[in-house]
Amino acid sequence: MITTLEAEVQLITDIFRPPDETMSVTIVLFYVIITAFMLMSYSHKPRKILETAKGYLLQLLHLSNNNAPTMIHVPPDDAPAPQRVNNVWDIPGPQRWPLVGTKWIYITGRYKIAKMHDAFVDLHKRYGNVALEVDRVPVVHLFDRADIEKVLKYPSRYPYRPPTEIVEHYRRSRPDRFASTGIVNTQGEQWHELRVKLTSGITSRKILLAFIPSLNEICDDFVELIRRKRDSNGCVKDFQDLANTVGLEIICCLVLGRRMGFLSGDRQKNEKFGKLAEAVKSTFVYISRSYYGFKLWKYLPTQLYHDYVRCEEIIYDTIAEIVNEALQEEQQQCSEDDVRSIFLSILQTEGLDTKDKIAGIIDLIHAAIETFSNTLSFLLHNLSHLPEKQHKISQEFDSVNPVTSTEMSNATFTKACIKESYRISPTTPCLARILEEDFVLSGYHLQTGTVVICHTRVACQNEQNFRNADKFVPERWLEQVDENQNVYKLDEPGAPLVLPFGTGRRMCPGHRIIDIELTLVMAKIFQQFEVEYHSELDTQFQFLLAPGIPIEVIFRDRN
Ligand code: HEM
Repeated sequence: MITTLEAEVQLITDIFRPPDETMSVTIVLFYVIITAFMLMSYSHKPRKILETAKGYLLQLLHLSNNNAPTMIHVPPDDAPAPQRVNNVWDIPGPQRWPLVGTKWIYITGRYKIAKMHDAFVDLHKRYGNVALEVDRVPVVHLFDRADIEKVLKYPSRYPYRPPTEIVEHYRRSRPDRFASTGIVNTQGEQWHELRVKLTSGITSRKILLAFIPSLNEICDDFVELIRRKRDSNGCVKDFQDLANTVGLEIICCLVLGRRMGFLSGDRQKNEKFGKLAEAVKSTFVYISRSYYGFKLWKYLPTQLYHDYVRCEEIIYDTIAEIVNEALQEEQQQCSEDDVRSIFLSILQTEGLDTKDKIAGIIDLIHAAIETFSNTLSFLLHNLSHLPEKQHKISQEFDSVNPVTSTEMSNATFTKACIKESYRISPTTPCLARILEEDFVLSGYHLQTGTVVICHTRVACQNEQNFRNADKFVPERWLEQVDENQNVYKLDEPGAPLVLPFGTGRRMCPGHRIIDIELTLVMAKIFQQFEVEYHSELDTQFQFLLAPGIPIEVIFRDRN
């Protein structure tokens, strides 16, 4: 396990490791002076200057070293001569340019940020199973099943995921609101403490089972809302808004223990909610721009940073208001109901800063909205034009109301559809990690501290991992029967790569509620309707994969 300090030391050691080829001192000095000049004019904070200079130097020192294998020392007993091992800088990838590394691929328009998912596919095609991008540090893209599994199965106590820099930057600038950078961005023991104290409620089976009756009511209201929003052709315009609304109503009801009324059509509530949903969506867009752009926002109050902060503040203020209302009501009526207790138990947790508790509740609600609505929109799109599959789902629930946990666990075909949709169109296309020890991946020796991106989406669409990988085939997840009536399961080598919620200790704490939520929403929709996408689905990269809006979906009454 590495600490942040060790990672820093590692990075600095890398920077000052002499390059294999002699580099002109004049050129280095020239770049150092220019870089120092630029940095001084951006910021006076020495730590940031040092960090950025470190990144630039790192690139400079490795620019001329594109294909030279590293010599690593092997003890004399093991082998008589030193072995040649490929290191991170030998990994193929776009040409590295001074100062910008490989970022020119976005600046020159080779790839569009809104189509990063296509860029990942292209990187795989051009460079193979492993590709190198250079930002301030090397970022290694992994596409190979074995490599991905090796990284993600590493038995880590505190898995390290690279933080979202703009979120960290913002939260550090608001010590009045945030005591830490939050569960998504902290690392090590600090992360572990937040994880344990903030998520035990939403992952508790007992609480989730007790939540099913309320969830039935919310889903019934959702179906009613769909009916109200249909035009004369049965078409719901902006389905994404409805999906966001139900996602927020569900997570608020689970965490805060009360119905918020977002599905009721109350105009004031709808306006407030509309602003919140828009802000959540926009933060993801700004986060991806902040990541792939020049990162000037670190030094100057750029428009991007300004817009991002505006959205963060709308989210904080709106959710804090909802939480406060809930708290005031709660104080008036002492409830013993388990479901009511999640946010109260977070607020009553000992040993956690109050700011962390509030920010933690906000983070849980924030994380639940866009992810759910994207997933639902992709799932309905995959089932559109497949009336027989929709019929099969409806049969699994017949006209049962309320739907209980028994029907849900027996709904194997519905679950197979959900899993197949995660495989073919996940909202999270990749998982990022910082290596906690040295790894050899696809023949390259990667040092502790290297940032790797595991491209589960690309790997799940590879024919070597799944038969008919580009087809939506839920049946692949079901038991098969051969001509002798023997029951067997298809052997899909890529099955362990379907990880919509990540894996290990950093896995999404919302996965259980989403499993229940999606199954129930599917049950209620297909009990009532046949569904058909009216608009084309344009997938956009907004850090998450999201449908381009507006989405128009036709809901025809099922006979
Ligand atoms: C379809 C819906 C969702 C998807 C696809 C999704 C996906 C993910 C993924 C892939 C991760 C990263 C896991 C990793 O690095 O191994 C994650 C983290 C996280 N998710 Fe979700 N999520 C969803 C819904 C939710 C919900 C409903 C909540 C809250 C109740 C939530 C809260 C979080 C939090 C707090 C983290 C950070 C966990 C940590 O770092 O310890 N997510 N999610």
